[in-house]
Amino acid sequence: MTGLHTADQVRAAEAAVLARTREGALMQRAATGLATVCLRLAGRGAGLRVVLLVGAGGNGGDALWAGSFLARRGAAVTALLLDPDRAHPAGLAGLRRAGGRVVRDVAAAGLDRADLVLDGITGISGRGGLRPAAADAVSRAVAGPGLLVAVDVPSGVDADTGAVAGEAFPAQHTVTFGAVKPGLVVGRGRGYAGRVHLVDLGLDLPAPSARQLTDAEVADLLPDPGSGDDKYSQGVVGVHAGSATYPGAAVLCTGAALRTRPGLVRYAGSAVDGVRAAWPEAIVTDGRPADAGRVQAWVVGPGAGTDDEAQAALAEVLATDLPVLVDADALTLLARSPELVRGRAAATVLTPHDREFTRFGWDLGADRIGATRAAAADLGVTVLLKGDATVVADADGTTFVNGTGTPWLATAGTGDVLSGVVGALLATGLPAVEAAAAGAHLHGRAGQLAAAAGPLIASDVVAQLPAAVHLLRTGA
Ligand SMILES: NC(=O)C1=CN([C@@H]2O[C@H](COP(=O)(O)OP(=O)(O)OC[C@H]3O[C@@H](n4cnc5c(N)ncnc54)[C@H](O)[C@@H]3O)[C@@H](O)[C@H]2O)[C@@H](O)CC1
Ligand SMILES: [K+]
Repeated sequence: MTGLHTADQVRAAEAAVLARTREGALMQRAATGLATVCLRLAGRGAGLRVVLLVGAGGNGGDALWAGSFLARRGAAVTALLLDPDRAHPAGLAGLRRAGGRVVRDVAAAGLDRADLVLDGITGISGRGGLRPAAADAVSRAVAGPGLLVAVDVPSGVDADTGAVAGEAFPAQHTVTFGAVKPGLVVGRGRGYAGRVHLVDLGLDLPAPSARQLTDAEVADLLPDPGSGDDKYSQGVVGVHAGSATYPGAAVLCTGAALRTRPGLVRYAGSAVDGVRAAWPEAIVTDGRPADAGRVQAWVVGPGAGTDDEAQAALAEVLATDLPVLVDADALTLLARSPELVRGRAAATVLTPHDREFTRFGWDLGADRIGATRAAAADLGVTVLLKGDATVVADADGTTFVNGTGTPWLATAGTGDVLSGVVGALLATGLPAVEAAAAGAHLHGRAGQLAAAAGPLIASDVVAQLPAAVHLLRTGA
């Protein structure tokens, strides 16, 4: 598990270490880790042309100390001071002692011929977008040939939310200290962080504010059937989706549930012919959900329409004591009558995209974790907010940020697949927040496998689910 810790959590944990270590020791530990990653990425120190973008705070201090370390390994290091009067004094003196050059004029920094650019403009205390001088230096760094490495957090990115208010440093790598911050993996910040490298500072951290699952953890949530299992004991999922005219959503959702947990899937709805033709393994009825037979969880909504019959089917499954996943058209219906889920004893999982989310009247600003948590608490449900980095939050605040996936998943029908995957996991009896987070992780891995073969369509993601489960188990 990767724990995601907020700036305040990291600051508090650092304060405890600062109080018991000699001055500067913690920063030097961070900077040594940073320089070590830089040497590994660059493949050499000798002759390496390094430019440091140095802001007014501790983040600039890290960059300056890392610069000294690289200079002692033979690199030609130039520090561009963006706020010369407030540059970290000890870091600056250290760089000068190591033979580094210090400039104030961006034109003299050599960004047009740098091998490596370290962004030490702002770290966890940065607020808002980059100021004009910093933005100018960053655009020259981007135009130049150097590898772009952010120190702790890409400057201009909010460490807690991933919000990007203006210009920001588009890093290829981010070397972060003590803990991974949420803003590196969620929202727009994820796109600015590049590959994230964690330098352990030995901090005594509190429980993380949010978490990212690993392949192995998701594999543990998907146990193989045992010799005592039969088709009913692995979790039977019910699907109410699609229509006679539009069977696609029903076919994708049912197929995804079968490919995730091939015990038994029961389909109830008007797309019976399409489902039967695509998945002879499913047990189908063209009646109401109550006619489907016993299930352990329901998926309701994809392609199911918003007419009176769809409304009645939604009310029917929500009146059961079973876990229910509400998606797509059923979200549109639920947004009009949210009282249907308030106070449900069994788990309810909502899987909105941004537009469906705002239909409930919930604000969706740049803080996607905060918005998802607030929504979950409002209705007492589990909310999975789809996106580049899908966020899953429970009513009690437990939060996961998904780390898998590919932009190729932004194509028609992949949401129907996700519903089927999560529904299948709900039917196995997993707690809703884990089923949703694990389902998003597995769906993302299947998408990555499908994308490896070229542009993907949703059916390819269904087809790759067994291989994705295998990959989670074996790492291969
Ligand atoms: N205190 C320590 O011993 C340690 C500090 N560390 C580093 O220190 C960083 C935190 O340092 P600080 O709290 O001093 O603050 P930062 O270095 O994050 O930056 C805040 C400074 O930048 C300015 N600033 C804020 N927003 C700006 C913007 N949009 N454009 C331009 N300038 C802006 C502010 O005036 C403030 O002085 C961490 O991210 C980490 O890199 C690490 O070395 C770990 C140890
Ligand atoms: K930075």
